[in-house]
Amino acid sequence: ASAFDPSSGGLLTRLQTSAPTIRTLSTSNYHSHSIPSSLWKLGRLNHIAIAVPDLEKAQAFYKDVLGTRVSEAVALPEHGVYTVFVELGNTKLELLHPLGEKSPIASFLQKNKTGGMHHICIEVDDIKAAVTELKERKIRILSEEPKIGAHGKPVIFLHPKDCHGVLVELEQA
Ligand SMILES: C[C@@H](C(=O)O)C(=O)SCCNC(=O)CCNC(=O)[C@H](O)C(C)(C)COP(=O)(O)OP(=O)(O)OC[C@H]1O[C@@H](n2cnc3c(N)ncnc32)[C@H](O)[C@@H]1OP(=O)(O)O
Repeated sequence: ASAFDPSSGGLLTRLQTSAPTIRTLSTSNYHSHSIPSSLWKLGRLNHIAIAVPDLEKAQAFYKDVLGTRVSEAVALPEHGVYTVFVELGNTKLELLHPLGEKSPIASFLQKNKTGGMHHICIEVDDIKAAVTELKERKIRILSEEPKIGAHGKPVIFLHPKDCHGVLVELEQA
């Protein structure tokens, strides 16, 4: 019997009958006791962005092969990208393609010729407070001021070298 089969008396049954243990475990797993109190906090995962060399082929892949809902391409000249959003229910994918000579994703696509995961975007409840605290903590913010992002809300990007190798976008919820 599988460990996930309740009739087997396996893992699921044990989890269901031992809630106090779960709470203890999850507290220690997520180090919630050590999160400092802050004036701002993270919210939902808004999207995961994927840089692609061929936007139409990528759109067709998500729409026709994986069967998801895919938006039209939108040009965002102030960000140097075209974007397409793929609806997933609990979050979105953002397909990115370079726009203009100085696109910030051009060198990424040169290094990753078939495309690749470019950034994650997490919502925050107070982007100004986030900027202030992250600057104090010496996390590099990649613009002087928040810019208006793909959803018409202020966004900032944090340097991937200060975020364990991942480019992180924060969006005002
Ligand atoms: C519409 C909006 C929205 O969603 O609301 C958007 O998506 S706009 C999406 C596009 N906009 C942005 O990405 C804005 C923020 N991005 C930037 O400012 C830039 O792309 C940087 C992240 C600073 C990278 O700049 P650039 O490509 O000129 O530098 P570079 O190629 O020399 O890279 C410096 C180092 O960072 C690494 N690196 C570069 N891009 C990376 C990425 N996306 N994820 C993880 N690491 C990355 C490189 O491999 C390199 O490491 P090594 O030295 O070890 O080789």
